[in-house]
Amino acid sequence: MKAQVLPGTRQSGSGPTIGVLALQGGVAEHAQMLSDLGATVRLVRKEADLESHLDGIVLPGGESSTIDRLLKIFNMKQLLADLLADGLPCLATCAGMILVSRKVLDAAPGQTSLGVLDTTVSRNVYGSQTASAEVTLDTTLGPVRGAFIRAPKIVRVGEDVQVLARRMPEQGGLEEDGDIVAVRGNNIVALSFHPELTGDATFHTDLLNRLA
Ligand SMILES: NC(=O)CC[C@H](N)C(=O)O
Repeated sequence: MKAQVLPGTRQSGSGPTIGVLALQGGVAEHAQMLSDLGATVRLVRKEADLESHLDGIVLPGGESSTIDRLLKIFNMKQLLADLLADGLPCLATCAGMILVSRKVLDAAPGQTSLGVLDTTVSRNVYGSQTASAEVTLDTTLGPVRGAFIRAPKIVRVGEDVQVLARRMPEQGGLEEDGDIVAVRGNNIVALSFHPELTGDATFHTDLLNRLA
């Protein structure tokens, strides 16, 4: 694994400030990738980290029910939902995608989502950790290599949500015409998979290109 990016190692003011929600999950790889692309990375661990200006935010993978619980414990959930509803550019991967979705079919007891993206997701549809797979997907941004790890699938998209990629049956997809695994609704791009674990910077570059 690459060296973890720590606050002191970043050149502040050198690029847009991108938050990476850092309560649980795969934070370091996103932070490294954004930093390599010239962004100033802020690890978001408390409400104050959301209160000062961010140009964009990454919601990483991990365990969505745990991240949800920590957002509630640290009193960050409403502010994060408001920022996203107000248009903060966002890249959400895996558990992050579950977090932004309007509806989670198989939520853990007490688990709620931010409900800011008009999608319905189903968790863990591809099996356990041992069923993890790396796949090169044909996306609207070109080929993207992603890792599926206890990944969710999008089972419904709203009218204003654009499909960016499908996982086809020969890639481990479950539906005949492919499973929806990448979407965009306004300011939010959500992926079922992890591009940061394969070193594919396509969607991180896209995030930086989407900043106001
Ligand atoms: N790699 C991941 O982020 C897995 C997500 C996990 N299955 C969840 O429900 O949160």
